[in-house]
Amino acid sequence: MNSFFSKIKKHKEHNLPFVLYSKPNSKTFFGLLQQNNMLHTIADYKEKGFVFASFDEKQLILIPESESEIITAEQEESTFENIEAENFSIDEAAREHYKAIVEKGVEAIKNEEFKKVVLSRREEVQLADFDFVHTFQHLKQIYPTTFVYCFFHPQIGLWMGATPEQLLKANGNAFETMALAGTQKANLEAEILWEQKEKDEQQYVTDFIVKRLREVATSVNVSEPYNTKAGSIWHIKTDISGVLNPESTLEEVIDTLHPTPAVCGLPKKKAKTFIVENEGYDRTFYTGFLGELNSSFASNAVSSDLFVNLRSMQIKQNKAILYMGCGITKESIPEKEWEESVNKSMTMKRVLKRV
Ligand SMILES: C=C(O[C@H]1C=CC=C(C(=O)O)[C@@H]1O)C(=O)O
Repeated sequence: MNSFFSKIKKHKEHNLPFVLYSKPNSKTFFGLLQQNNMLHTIADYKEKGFVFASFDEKQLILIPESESEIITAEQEESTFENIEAENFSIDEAAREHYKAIVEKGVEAIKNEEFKKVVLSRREEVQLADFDFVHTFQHLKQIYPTTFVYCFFHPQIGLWMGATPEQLLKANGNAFETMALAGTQKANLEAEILWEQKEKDEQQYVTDFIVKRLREVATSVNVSEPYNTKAGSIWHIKTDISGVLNPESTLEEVIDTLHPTPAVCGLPKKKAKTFIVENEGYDRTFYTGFLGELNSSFASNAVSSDLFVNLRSMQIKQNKAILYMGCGITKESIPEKEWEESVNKSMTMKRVLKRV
């Protein structure tokens, strides 16, 4: 285990690309260490390796399997100091700005310009003693049910996250995905009850995914919605699985799903235009997707296991830029959406030592 992490640290010191990750509910860590510093990109999704894609899909970065050393290790028991995340001071200007764009989104929905939009913001945190290996292990320890990763490329930068959302798992013609939306803070005493706003928000995601998948699949199975926990946040989730048409390509299926209404909105194009015109920053890799492409290092099978890049952050020198967004519908209350985004930021703040 120590040699696994020291190898990755050395690789980083040499400024070479790599990805380090662990799948949900698994104790195995994978490292793909690219042996040169080239920037590889995806052309047709037939490539093998680890993909790191931006929200707008303009940057489709690949760590190719054929140019990488692949290393694994098993998670060992370790304890990390609890970081008090709750006592962060609130940036009033950020709060007002976020509430204003949510208000504008609600107005647009009421004017029937679209049905749902996911609006996000970013926040900077000044770091003390940042260590990516330590942060990765800490994320894995407190969010074992998520996909935990650390991606580095000298031309892209360092990204880390613990995402609860699968975009697509495809093995031959069989596929699995999920509709995830609705958020509430975990509360020990309280029973989990959802308001209609959250139920609707999640149902939109399910309906969209199922409708789009039916265009490329011979069968689509849909579970009942159920509650699922990611760290200290509850979501509503529906499992969706089935069989793809023999002629469907991976590229088509990804294009069909990404970006889902869990990160963009409905209808997709109008929501995306609203996001680009109003969020006031470029999401880059936040709400993009990442994961194994035509390679499964766990089983040697040719399969893809892709996740949506949520609960993620970019590390730059001595600061972290955190990203979080909320699904906006006509019932959204700006102050509540702000609070939801603050709760989501805690996912990352819990593993960051601050100055
Ligand atoms: C866009 C994010 O979450 C999505 C996934 C689950 C629940 C969501 C929500 O309740 O709004 C979001 O759609 C994020 O965490 O930045």
